[in-house]
Amino acid sequence: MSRKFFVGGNWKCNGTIEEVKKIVTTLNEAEVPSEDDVEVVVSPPFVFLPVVKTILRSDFSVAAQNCWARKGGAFTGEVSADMLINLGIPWVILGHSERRLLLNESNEFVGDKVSYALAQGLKVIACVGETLEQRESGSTMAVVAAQTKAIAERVSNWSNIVLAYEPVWAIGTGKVATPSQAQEVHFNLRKWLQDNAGAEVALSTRIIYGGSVNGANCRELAAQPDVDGFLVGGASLKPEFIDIIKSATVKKSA
Ligand SMILES: O=C(CO)COP(=O)(O)O
Repeated sequence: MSRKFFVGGNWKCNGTIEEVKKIVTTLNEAEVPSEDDVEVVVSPPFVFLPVVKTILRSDFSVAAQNCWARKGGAFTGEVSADMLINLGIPWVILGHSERRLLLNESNEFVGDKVSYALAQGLKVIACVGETLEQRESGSTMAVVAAQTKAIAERVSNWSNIVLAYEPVWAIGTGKVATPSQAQEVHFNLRKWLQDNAGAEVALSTRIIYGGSVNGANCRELAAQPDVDGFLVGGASLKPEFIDIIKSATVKKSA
């Protein structure tokens, strides 16, 4: 199987320059599986991207946490995909639930961002996920399918997309999805890709899980056949992020 395990660290809106340098030092000193077996990407806030890119070990890479949906211009406060490319930033996280919910980013707007970012040459971690209310009303799959559809309608090549399933009720709550809950949605998302984007896309696209992943629960989640890695929030700011990276070995021995 060609899906390399992927571990992203979403630092969200956290950190001082001193703290950021300390996290990078910890990562740089860590012994982790080789880059043949795991792809590691950390995502600091925009202002820290250049310094993190400069001091981070060369087998890890960096992602922005957002970018504007089109070319730059008179869009105060925004950062364009073109600027990220200009700085040599390879990845961007788009459609995170915190932006969908707090900043009212619609499925279509997220789809436009993904399409524009890919066209500029960025690789995209595209996030989908349902709220607790949506899960309890039985609409989980309809919600994540609609979010994925808005991307699929605007994108023809999936090779630079990692799909992150992040149930909103599991983010920052300590209430992680059970391995079978995660597997069920990942399996259905892969099936959705198969039906709507083709068998090759379904087979090769990495679907990663995010929501209260930590050093203690990552191995059991990683063992699920359709879980191809993680997008980690809180624990990515701590040394246990290294244990999460090491959970790639679960796949290797599988
Ligand atoms: O939102 C997340 C990653 O993008 C997950 O956050 P937590 O790991 O803090 O739950």
